[in-house]
Amino acid sequence: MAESSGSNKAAGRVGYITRVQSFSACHRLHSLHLSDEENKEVYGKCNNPYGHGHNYKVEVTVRGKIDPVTGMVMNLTDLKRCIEEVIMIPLDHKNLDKDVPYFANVVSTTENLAVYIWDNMAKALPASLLYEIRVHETDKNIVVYRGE
Ligand SMILES: Nc1nc2c(c(=O)[nH]1)N=C([C@H](O)[C@H](O)COP(=O)(O)OP(=O)(O)OP(=O)(O)O)CN2
Ligand SMILES: [Zn+2]
Repeated sequence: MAESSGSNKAAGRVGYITRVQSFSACHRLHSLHLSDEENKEVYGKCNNPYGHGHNYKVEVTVRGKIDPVTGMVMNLTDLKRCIEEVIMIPLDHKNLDKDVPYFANVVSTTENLAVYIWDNMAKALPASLLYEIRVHETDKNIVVYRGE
């Protein structure tokens, strides 16, 4: 009896849970739609031909009903597994432009990286759970993408 009244308190409530993951990668900002001169002008030092590196930090947030029985929106252990598949295996210690086929013709800006992570996380997670991808390229540069 005590258990079921405790369960009812969570019924219908919506929660947001976030897991943070860091990874290291290098890249170069260079658009195939711009000339070399234009690339230099637009991207400046980030167009350096030999690239540069970042210690990225990604926050993955899911939103959903708190299951009255488990007390969870989703099991963080499952979220951790999805993050390993979607972020760590393809991106950690990689050259984004050369190792990740998606970025062969998409500029590896943080905006586009957030979209890449969103699209792949959305496929890996149960339907409609993904709420937000927040990518910290540096301590000062942060991009948020919510699938719009
Ligand atoms: N809209 C975007 N602008 C820029 C992006 C981006 O992804 N989206 N990326 C870069 C570069 O990749 C660059 O690495 C940013 O580094 P930097 O300017 O050095 O980073 P900080 O501002 O944090 O460094 P400071 O200490 O302030 O110099 C550029 N633009
Ligand atoms: Zn950069």
